[in-house]
Amino acid sequence: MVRQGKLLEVKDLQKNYGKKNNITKALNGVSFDILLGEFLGIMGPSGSGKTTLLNCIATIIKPTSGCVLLKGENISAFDSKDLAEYRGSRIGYLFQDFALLDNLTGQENILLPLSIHGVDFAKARAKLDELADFLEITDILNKFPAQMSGGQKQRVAAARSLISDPDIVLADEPTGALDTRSARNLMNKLEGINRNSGRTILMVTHDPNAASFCSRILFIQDGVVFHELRRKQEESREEFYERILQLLAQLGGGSANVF
Ligand SMILES: Nc1ncnc2c1ncn2[C@@H]1O[C@H](COP(=O)(O)OP(=O)(O)OP(=O)(O)O)[C@@H](O)[C@H]1O
Repeated sequence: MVRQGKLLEVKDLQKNYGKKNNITKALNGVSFDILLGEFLGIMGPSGSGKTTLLNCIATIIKPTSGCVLLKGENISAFDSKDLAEYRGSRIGYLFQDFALLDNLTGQENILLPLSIHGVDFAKARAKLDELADFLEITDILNKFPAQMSGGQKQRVAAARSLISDPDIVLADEPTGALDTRSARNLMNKLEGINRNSGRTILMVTHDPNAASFCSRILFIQDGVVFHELRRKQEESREEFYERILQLLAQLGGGSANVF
């Protein structure tokens, strides 16, 4: 379900790496909006600037120029307190390699962001139980990452990204390290989280299967957005997947099988 209203505005974002004689223009003027409740995908070839874009939005890196607004607020203008709140509770980040701490249990990994921000434990516990139930990780909350499968690790990481009720979840290739079955399971969960609670998700992916769960996909190349696909109201995921494949084939990408 797509609700009205701009949640995130990316305006003419540019990011150069390197110095004078050796500059890489990773982002070359990227502009787009994300509506509240959208599940937006970003696709593009390797080196097209996808992770750079996500990391600028996450304030992991600083853009060379341009800006990102969350609910109308310029995130570059945040003071250190606002920035800590933004990173800690207004965005959730889901990494390709899970980024779980090995010496903490699943539950401790999930609750860590909240304990850093001093959130009430009873409230956190209720939220944890709800997320664990939906993500089917209740039985592994006391296990350490080394005792979990890849799919379980990523669902624990998904719970961590959601525990603070962020305005938006930023996911960078969340299925990249998963087998087909675990990838489909994770995408079903993310789709459910988007549909059931209206959580806005921005996901970077190479994978047309993962992208077919999105409501809209932006394609970037050489640091600019050059195409958009929108899933139609009546369109099945399989049909959307076919359209994504067709577009990738026109652009010179490969083919695959729907999961
Ligand atoms: N820290 C850095 N220093 C210099 N160049 C960088 C740095 N990070 C990324 N780049 C370059 O910026 C460009 C965009 O990189 P980015 O990682 O954003 O692309 P991507 O689309 O996410 O790629 P992939 O799909 O392979 O992960 C690439 O040419 C890359 O080599």
